[in-house]
Amino acid sequence: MRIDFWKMHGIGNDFIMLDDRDKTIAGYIDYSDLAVRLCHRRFGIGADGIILARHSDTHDIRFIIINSDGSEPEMCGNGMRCFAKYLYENNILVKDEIKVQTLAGTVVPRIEKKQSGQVVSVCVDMGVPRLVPQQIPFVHDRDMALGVPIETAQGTMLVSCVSMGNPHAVIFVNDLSLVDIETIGPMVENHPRFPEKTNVEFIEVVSDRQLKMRVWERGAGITLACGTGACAAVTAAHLTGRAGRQVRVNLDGGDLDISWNESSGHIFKTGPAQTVFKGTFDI
Ligand SMILES: N[C@@H](CCC[C@H](N)C(=O)O)C(=O)O
Repeated sequence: MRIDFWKMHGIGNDFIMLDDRDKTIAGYIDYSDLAVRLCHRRFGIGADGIILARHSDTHDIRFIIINSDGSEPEMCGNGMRCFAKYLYENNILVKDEIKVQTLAGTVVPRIEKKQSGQVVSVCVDMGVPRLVPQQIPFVHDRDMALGVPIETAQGTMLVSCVSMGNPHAVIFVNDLSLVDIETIGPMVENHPRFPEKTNVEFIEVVSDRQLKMRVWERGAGITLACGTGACAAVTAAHLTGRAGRQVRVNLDGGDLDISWNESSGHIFKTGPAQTVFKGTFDI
């Protein structure tokens, strides 16, 4: 069977977009197996995840994201902007604002800017961030993999835990360029404190309106950007007095503008969505 796909990205966080409203793909292959196969950067198309459009009884559409390792997260912020553009330009939902069913609840992307009928940027109402009230002191060391917390030269980290539907561990650092993300990222991701595993964001505060961020994503490793992670970072930065409510987050793949509304508690994320190429594959 031949399947059409779009390869898209939101500031370098890349996805393979699929239309499975009629469940044809689900009838043929497990989504998890499909993600592992398609996301492989040498043997597949290459991506951080696959995103599928499915019919919803309660919303305009249902959003499914599968990480490149085959795990299914609750939400994906960069993927949601790509999703809105994909639905609009494929004439699946030609509306400026849609209500999307996700495992993290209702998410509302609104098309911000169009050029010659093509969607350029999208603002997503990401809902209300949920907090784990206290910061968790987290001692890190290579031996943590064995469950033995030992103080090392790297010291003790404070991890702020924020849920955007999916879990985030936000770590503030003085100098982002000195962080060994490939070592610390998977240690925190897989630490027993996080039974569902976690995404890990490393944040350097530039000013109360600007954060620099690098990310280790659950189920995908280092990516160029994470939209839910940027919202979690601004939430943690604001609540710890490091930033205001309107913050630009500089990520490896580009910038996101995050705005946390005081009265509604909702957090909004604005950024671009781009198509890389379109194609077909056989399953
Ligand atoms: N990159 C995404 C988040 C994708 C899901 C994440 N890896 C998880 O497992 O929670 C984003 O832009 O939010």
